[in-house]
Amino acid sequence: MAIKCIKGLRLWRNSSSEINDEIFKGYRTGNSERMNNEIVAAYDFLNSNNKNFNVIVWYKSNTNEGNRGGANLGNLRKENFIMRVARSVNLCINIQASNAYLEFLLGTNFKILFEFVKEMPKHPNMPPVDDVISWFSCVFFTWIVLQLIPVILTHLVDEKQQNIQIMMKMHGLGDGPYLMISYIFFLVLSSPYMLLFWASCLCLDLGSFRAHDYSLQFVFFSLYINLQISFSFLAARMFSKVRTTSVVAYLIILGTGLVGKFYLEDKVVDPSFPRNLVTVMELYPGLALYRLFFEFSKKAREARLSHSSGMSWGDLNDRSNGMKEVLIIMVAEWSIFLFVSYCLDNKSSLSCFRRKPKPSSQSTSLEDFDRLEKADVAQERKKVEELLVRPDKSYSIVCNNLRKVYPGKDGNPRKVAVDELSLALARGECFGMLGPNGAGKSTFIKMMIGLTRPSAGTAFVDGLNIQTDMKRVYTSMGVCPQHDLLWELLTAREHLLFYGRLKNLKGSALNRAVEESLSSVNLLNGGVADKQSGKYSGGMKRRLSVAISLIGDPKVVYMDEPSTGLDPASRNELWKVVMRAKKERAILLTTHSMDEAEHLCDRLGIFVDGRLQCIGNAKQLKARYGGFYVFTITTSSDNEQEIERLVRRISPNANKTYHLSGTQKFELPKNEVKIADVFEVVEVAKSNFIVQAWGIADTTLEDVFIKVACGAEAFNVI
Ligand SMILES: Nc1ncnc2c1ncn2[C@@H]1O[C@H](COP(=O)(O)OP(=O)(O)OP(=O)(O)O)[C@@H](O)[C@H]1O
Repeated sequence: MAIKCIKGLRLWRNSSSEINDEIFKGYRTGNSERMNNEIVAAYDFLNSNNKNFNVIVWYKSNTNEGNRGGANLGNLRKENFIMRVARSVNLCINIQASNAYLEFLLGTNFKILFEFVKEMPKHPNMPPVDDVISWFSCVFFTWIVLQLIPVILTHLVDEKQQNIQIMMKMHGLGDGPYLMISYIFFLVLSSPYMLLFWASCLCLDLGSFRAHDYSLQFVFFSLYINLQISFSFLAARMFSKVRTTSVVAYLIILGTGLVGKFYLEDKVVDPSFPRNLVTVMELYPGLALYRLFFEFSKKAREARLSHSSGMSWGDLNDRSNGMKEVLIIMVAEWSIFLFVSYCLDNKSSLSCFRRKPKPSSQSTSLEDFDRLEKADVAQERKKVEELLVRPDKSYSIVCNNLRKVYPGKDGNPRKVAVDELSLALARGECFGMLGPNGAGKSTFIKMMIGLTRPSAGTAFVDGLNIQTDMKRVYTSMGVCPQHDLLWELLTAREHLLFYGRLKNLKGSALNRAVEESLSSVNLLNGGVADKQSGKYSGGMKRRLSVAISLIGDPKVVYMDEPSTGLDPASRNELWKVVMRAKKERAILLTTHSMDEAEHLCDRLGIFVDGRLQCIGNAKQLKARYGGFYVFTITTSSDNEQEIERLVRRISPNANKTYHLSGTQKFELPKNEVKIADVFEVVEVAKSNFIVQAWGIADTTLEDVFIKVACGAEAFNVI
C-alpha cells in the first residue's frame, strides 16, 4: 500500500481508510511543522527498510473513548480504527499513549517502532472537554497559591486604614522591625498553607508534583511564598481601602490564571515568540508561578511517556524549560521588593517630617496677634517665642505657630483646621483643650503624633523637632487616640506586653508594669485582661487605650477624649490614673466634659475655628469670662416685667439671657452686685406676688465655654 508524505499540513495519505489529510486540519503551523518534520524523518527511515506499510499516527490513547485522536479522526469509529490498526499497522507513532494500553489494544506482537513523545499541538478552538481538569490544572494550581495575596494585602491595608501601623510607630516601633515582624507573621501564615497544598497534590498522586525532585520543588515553592509576601508589601502601598483591595486582588488572581493559560502558555511553546518577552511577562510573580506549574506539568507528562524521571536540578541548565530564569527572577525580585518597601516606608515617615514647612501666606506678625488676640493667648505666644530663643528643659511641649490647612475636596473650599497655634506645656502639667465639634482639636493632636503633617510651623517635644526628629519623639510619647486602635484578637495583657516591649521594658519590669497598668484601669478583675479585646465593651476598650498610652513611662502623653463612652465609676477610676500619671509628664488632652477638664487639667485652652481663644486655669477663666452670677427666678408671666425692674434696680448692667413662661435668667456682673442684694430683691418680690422658685449660682466652666465659643463664632461670622 503506497503512502505519500506531503509536506506542510498534509502528512500522509492512506487511500484505503478514512484517515485523510483532514487529520491535522486546524492545527497551528508552527507545531505541526515541527511534528511533520519528525514524522517525515520516521517515514524516510521506514521507507528505506520496508516498502510496504501503513503509518498510523495515534495519539492520546490512554483514555479509551472520545479522546482527541478519536475526535479528529473524523467519522472513523473506534472499533474500526482499532481493527484497522491491528490488521495492517506496521508503525505506530505513539503520542501520549502508554505502552500498556497499546498492548491491550494491539496485542503483545505489536511493536512500537517509533515513539513520538512530543506533545500534540493543540487545537485553538476546541479544548478536550473530557480532560478539562488536567488541561486546566496549571490555572487551578496558580489560583490556589495566589489566594494568599488578598489575605496579606487586606491585612496590610487594614493596618494602614485603621492607623494601627502608625500607632505602633508612635509607640516606638521602627520601620525595620515593623517590616520584619509583619514578614515573619505572613511567612508563618503562608508556609503551612503552601505545605498543605503541596502535600495534598502529592497525596492525590498528581504527576505534576510526584515526578520531580522534591528538593527542587521545595526550593521553588519556598522562594515563591517569600516573593509573594514581599510583592504584597509593595502592592499594599497602592491601596488605602480594604474593600477595594480585596476586590482588585481577586480580579488580579482570576486574570493571572487566565492570562497564563491563554497567553503565556502559547507564547512559551511558540518558538517564534521572543524569549525575552516571555521573561518580561514572568517579572510579574503570578506569571512566574504559572510558568513554574506549566513546566512541572509538561515535564511530568514527558517523563510519564518516556518512562524517565521528572524535573531535577540538572534540568535547570536546559534553556528550553525556562526554569533557570524563573529561579533568578524569584530570588532577585524577592530581595528588591523587600528593599524598596523598606526604603519607601522609611522615606514616607521621614519625608513627612523632613519637608520644610511652607511659610504661611496668611502668617500674621507678632504685633498683629497682639492686637487681634486676647491678652492671655498673646502672652502664651510670647512665652513660646522666648522658649525658642532660650530653651527651657522643664517644658516638654513647645508649639510654634502650628498650622494645618486641608485642601478643598469635592467642591468644598479648603479648611484651615489649626491656625498659627502657639503653646508651651511644662512637665507635670495637664493641659485641657476644649472646643466645639470641628474646632481642630483632633487635627492638632494628629500633627503632634505624626498622623498628619503640619502645613506650616513646628513643635518641639522634649527639645526634639517634630519636623525632623519624629522617630525619636515616638520613643518618649504615649497616645490614646480618639478611636481605639486595637487588635481584635489580642487580649489586653497581650496589647500591654507588646507596647511595653516597644518601650524597652523587659522581664519582671515589663510584667510588673503590665499588672499595674491593668489594675489601674480596672481590667484585671474577672479575667478580662485575658479576653480578646474584640469582645470588650466600648468603655473597656477606652480604658485599655488609656493604659497603652501610659505604659513605659512616656514623657509626653496625648489623650483625645479619653473618657468618651465611660460610665461614671470607670470615668472616676480613669481620672485617678491620669492624676497619678501627670506628676512626671506633660499630658495634653481634649475633652467635651467640663467636669473632666476642671478635675484633671491645670490649664485649659478654648479652641474655636482652629484658633486658641483663651488660655488659663479654670478659676482664671471663670473670673475673666464669667464675672457674673446667674440669677434664675420663676413667677407667673404677668410679673415678668416687675421682676426685671427689681433686678435692674440692683444691677443696671444685668443681662437677661433667657425667659419663658415666667421663668427668667439674668447674668449679674459681680462688680455691681452683692449676693445680699439678690436676697433682698427676692424678698420684695415675694411680698408682692407669688415666687414659685428662684436660685443664684456662680459661673460654671460651661458658661465660660459657651460664652467664649459663641462669641468667637459670632466674631468669625462677622
Ligand atoms: N482629612 C480632612 N480633610 C478635610 N477636612 C478635614 C479633615 N479632617 C478634619 N477636617 C476638618 O477640619 C476641621 C477640624 O476637624 P477636627 O477633627 O480636628 O475637629 P475636632 O475639634 O477634633 O472635632 P471633634 O470634637 O468633633 O472631634 C473640621 O471642620 C473638619 O471637618
